[in-house]
Amino acid sequence: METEHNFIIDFDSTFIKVESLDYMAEKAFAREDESEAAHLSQQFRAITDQGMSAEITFEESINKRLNFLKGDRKLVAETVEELKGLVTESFRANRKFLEDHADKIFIVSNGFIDLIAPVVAEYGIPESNIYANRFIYGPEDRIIGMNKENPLSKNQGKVKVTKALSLEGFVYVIGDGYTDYEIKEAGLATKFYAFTGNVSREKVTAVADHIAPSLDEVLFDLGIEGAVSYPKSRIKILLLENVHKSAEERLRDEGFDVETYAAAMDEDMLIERIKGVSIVGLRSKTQLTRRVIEAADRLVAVGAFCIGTNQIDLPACTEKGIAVFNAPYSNTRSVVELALGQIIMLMRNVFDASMSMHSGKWSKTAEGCFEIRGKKLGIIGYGNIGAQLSILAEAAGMDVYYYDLEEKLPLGNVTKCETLEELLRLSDVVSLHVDGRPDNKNVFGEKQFSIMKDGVVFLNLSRGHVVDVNALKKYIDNGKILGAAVDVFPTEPRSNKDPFESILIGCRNTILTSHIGGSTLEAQQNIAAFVPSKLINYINAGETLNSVNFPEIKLSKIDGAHRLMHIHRNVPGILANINQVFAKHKCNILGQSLKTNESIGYLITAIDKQYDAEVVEDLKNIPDTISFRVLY
Ligand SMILES: NC(=O)c1ccc[n+]([C@@H]2O[C@H](COP(=O)([O-])OP(=O)(O)OC[C@H]3O[C@@H](n4cnc5c(N)ncnc54)[C@H](O)[C@@H]3O)[C@@H](O)[C@H]2O)c1
Ligand SMILES: O=C(O)[C@H](O)COP(=O)(O)O
Repeated sequence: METEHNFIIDFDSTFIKVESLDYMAEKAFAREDESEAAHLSQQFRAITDQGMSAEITFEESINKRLNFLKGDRKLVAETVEELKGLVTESFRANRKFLEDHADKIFIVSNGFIDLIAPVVAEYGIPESNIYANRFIYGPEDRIIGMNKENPLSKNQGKVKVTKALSLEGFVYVIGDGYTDYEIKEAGLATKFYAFTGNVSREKVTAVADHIAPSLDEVLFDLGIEGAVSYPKSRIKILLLENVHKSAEERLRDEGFDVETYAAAMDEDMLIERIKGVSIVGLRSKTQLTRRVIEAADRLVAVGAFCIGTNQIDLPACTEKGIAVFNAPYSNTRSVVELALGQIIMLMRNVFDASMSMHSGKWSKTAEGCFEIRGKKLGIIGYGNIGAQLSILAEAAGMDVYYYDLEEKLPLGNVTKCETLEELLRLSDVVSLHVDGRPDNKNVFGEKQFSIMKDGVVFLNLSRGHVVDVNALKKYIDNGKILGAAVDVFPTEPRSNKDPFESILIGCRNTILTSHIGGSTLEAQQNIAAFVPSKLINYINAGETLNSVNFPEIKLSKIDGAHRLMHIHRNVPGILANINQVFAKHKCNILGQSLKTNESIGYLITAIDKQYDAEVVEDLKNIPDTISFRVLY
């Protein structure tokens, strides 16, 4: 960095996450009784806000607040210790930048040096570079006021202090308040960065030269190497289909720019909205087609906030170097519980009995009603859901059989069937838990229903296109099927506002549910924790554990290294070409991991931080490279 870069940085809600005086006041008020404390805190905060958004003058705001404050030296010391833990994440991460340039960093604050100095000292910033107010202490070390002659206790104080500094070269101001902007307004700064990482004020962002949600963004904008290669605030995430709120919060906390949309989008809308998006989050309704993927200009990862990934064109993603993650186990239990409950309801004809009660008709009968104990349950697709259903059904006394395309470990006392036909011929209850791969379209139709026992109970909680619903209706109507539960449909509405249409509407003893197998709060919370963690690990470290379409890599963290992630078509000789580039530029390789699948290879190389910038260009230009990324 050239020597003439000077940084004027605000402290409250910029260097640290909170307003230090408010924070200290709350600690002081907490010594009062509860209702009084809440009241005082509220008034105190309101005055701070009025000052920050220039509704009242700064001088007025600080004088008013000091009148409220009942503090002493002990409180100041305790507050400082807590503030040290409240340094804004991107400042904490860029400690090296702060330490290396401490002589050119000036903390100019309307706050109090008593609270600021010990916090910023941990980042190498000397007290001589801090311009702020000071408390005046009275008897028993009580705060009785502030030094009123300090320009920072008055309006335009930051302007006066900056002028007096007579800085040479470029001056960059970073802050969240209008008083920070005033420095630029007075012609004393090259650029004003409105810092929005902790709080965003419209009046301030409206006048900013640049909005910076993090210090990374400032450094990136200035072309200065910081803690990250690319600021997360520039990484756009689009979350569709009402993904649980906690996923959005988790991703926002990580610094990403997150946009949400409550329903699924149709192809054309998605093609439009996916532009500029780096990560898309979706559930079962959004069709991520090849057309959409081709239109996506920045997409690097997809988060399926569900189990099934048949709605995503996985080969198209892989070809473009887009990693896809899902939540393979987070809603398994929810589906299983619903299926088991439905089996019992259907065997007892509860659904129709309840409907007739709702129409005022009492219908007490044992006709067509059975216990599930000792009945044969046939599970088609003995994966995570099928296997867990087998355990619970067996515990409830059922005799369980399964059929799967793959060899599976039979749990408990289940019996494997060699053919689907064998399973269909013996089962009293048939439950479908296959995945939604294209080959499974209408895998269940006329032939399969005709083979089943008379009086069978049938469930589909897998995917709608797996079952020919015309055939299903025929066998419900002709009485061969005693009862059915259908949770998934060949076409489903994109949102709760769209109408539901199906030929199954009105069928006898048929429970229709709106694809809610995985819709429990527990499952959605689990998914909202699991999928973001995978996406974050991919963005932060290049890790692909549990990816649906990428070779899985986890490379241990190596201090003092940069990670270079190279995604390429799986062709012979490419690793040699990559390593030739490293050799040519005399890169010191500290760690390397390559995994391939049938179509791509994924290589992470950790190299010494000192390397020639041409390495990056040469790696990008290797034939058959799909994408390339550097991580600091
Ligand atoms: N209704 C819901 O809300 C809901 C919730 C979660 C999952 N699902 C659906 O359930 C499916 C299964 O979930 P899972 O976690 O058990 O998946 P899984 O991948 O663990 O299991 C699927 C099993 O089906 C087998 N299979 C595939 N096609 C088959 C066929 N034609 N015949 C026999 N076996 C076949 C596979 O070999 C695999 O063992 C998901 O793919 C998803 O589509 C629905
Ligand atoms: O694949 C799944 O997990 C289920 O089909 C649930 O999908 P949903 O998240 O759209 O409810």
